[in-house]
Amino acid sequence: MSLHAHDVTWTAQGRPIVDGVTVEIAPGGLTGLLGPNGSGKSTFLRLLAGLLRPAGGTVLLDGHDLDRLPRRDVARRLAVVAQEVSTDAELTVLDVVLLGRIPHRRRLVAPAGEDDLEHARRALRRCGVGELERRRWPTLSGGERQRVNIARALAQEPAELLLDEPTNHLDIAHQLALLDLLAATPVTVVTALHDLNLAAQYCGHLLLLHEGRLVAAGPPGQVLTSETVERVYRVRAEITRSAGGRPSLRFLSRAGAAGADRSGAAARA
Ligand SMILES: Nc1ncnc2c1ncn2[C@@H]1O[C@H](COP(=O)(O)OP(=O)(O)OP(=O)(O)O)[C@@H](O)[C@H]1O
Repeated sequence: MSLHAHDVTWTAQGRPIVDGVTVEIAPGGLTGLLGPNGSGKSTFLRLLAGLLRPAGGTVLLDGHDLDRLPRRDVARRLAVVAQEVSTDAELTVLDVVLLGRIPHRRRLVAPAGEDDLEHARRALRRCGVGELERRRWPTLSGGERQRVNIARALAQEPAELLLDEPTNHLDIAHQLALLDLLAATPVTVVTALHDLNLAAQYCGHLLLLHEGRLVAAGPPGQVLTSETVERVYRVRAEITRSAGGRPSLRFLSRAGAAGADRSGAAARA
């Protein structure tokens, strides 16, 4: 059953930021969370993670109200990779990844055991940053930090993994490596993504948010139509399909932009 949001709403200063969203997340699958800037993706992920309390509706984890589950139980189950993470500057990379092991320790202050170290090192290797374990966090590049953060979440051994634009800062080879890893893991993954082509290529299921509302949900071919893309992103796109039926988008112009017709015609010629 995994995660289920039922009619979830969250407001800020009286404005609905997430507005009556109902979704059931496919267990073991890779679900892409799409939507323009400010459409509510991060807020919805935080609601799914139990980091924000819904103003209305409920988030269920295996049928239990997330709000009522002890935080430690949730932390053993569910890992989050936020967009920007501030971490103590003095920590080494290995220390950062070991933070992911805390929910599994018998006592919060217990030192890391052999088992924790093994999990942490395996997670670093899976993210292709095994050689960085002794480096201090502030010396890492943006892409290295991102991969170490993902290793921290994997070391947590979650059943559900929620990621907010994890491909930020990554070059194309590392973006593909990360999405290969996420697609191959048996963990239930929900990830916010901006790249519609990568989402179409890798995700089994897509959720499309617009102004806080869920406007489409389903397999990529169903969600990413030229009509939906134009309505939600105000961008014209030509969509072709691969042999497997996955959509591939070529962006023609911003809808209504000056010169839009001309560039659209040029692109079609
Ligand atoms: N605490 C808050 N107080 C006021 N407004 C907020 C708050 N949190 C989020 N918002 C607003 O809610 C909207 C949705 O924000 P959110 O970060 O969820 O969007 P997003 O889809 O993740 O955007 P992006 O793609 O730019 O990361 C934005 O307009 C944002 O400014």
